Amino acid sequence: MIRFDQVNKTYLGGFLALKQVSFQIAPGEMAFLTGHSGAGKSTLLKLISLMEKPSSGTIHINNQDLAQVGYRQVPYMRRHIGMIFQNHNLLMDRTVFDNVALPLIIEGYSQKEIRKRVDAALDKVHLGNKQKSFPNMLSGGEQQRVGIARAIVNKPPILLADEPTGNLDPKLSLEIIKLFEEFNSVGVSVLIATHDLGLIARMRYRTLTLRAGNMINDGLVDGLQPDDAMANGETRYD
Ligand SMILES: Nc1ncnc2c1ncn2[C@@H]1O[C@H](COP(=O)(O)OP(=O)(O)OP(=O)(O)O)[C@@H](O)[C@H]1O
Repeated sequence: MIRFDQVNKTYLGGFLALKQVSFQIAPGEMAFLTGHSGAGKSTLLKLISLMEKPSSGTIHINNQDLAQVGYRQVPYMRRHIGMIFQNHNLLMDRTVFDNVALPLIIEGYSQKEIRKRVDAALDKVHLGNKQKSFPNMLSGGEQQRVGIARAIVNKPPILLADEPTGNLDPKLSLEIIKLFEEFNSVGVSVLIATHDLGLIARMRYRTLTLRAGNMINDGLVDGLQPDDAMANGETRYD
């Protein structure tokens, strides 16, 4: 469960990136987060993953008030959250297997357990046959799937994705979203930040829309008009 109550985020220098943002994502829910560039999407994801702190308001993750989480508990809290990035942040000089194993090595799992879990994670993203490849031997969509395997390898109950389909064509984008749907169908909460209004319109999930730090819309996007951007004929927020 993710819950924001009246959250403000002001960055150093005084820029107000989120304004009185309140919403809740239930366990096992899947939703999109959209809005123009600079609207505050990444800031919102960073607050959930404890990479930034709110300036005021409260955030609860799985009933835990993040304001009460001490600095030593942060790694423990982060284990509950899988993060996926647009540029997938893979280590290019390590194999696919090693990239996916990384979170488990950091947590001190045994070699046997690491092998078992990495095999399972790579199977889920249909890359079981690429374990020994290096990332630059893979297509963009495959690299993104390695990033997804790494995010889910320790089975977090929450998955956050920041523009996971940004560099992919519509067919590959849909494949990535279908993977998220598979995780969601086994109870994982999924929040996907994207500019891609066409994708949102096709998928018909609850969509949170930010504009200049304000949450201006929260609900199912009906038809092709998430808000005025679509009405103007735009297919992406830029
Ligand atoms: N560390 C920071 N310090 C100061 N300002 C920041 C910082 N990070 C983000 N901002 C500002 O906060 C606003 C929101 O940024 P954020 O990255 O959350 O937007 P976004 O909706 O994710 O944009 P994009 O779609 O381009 O990634 C922007 O105006 C940005 O310049």
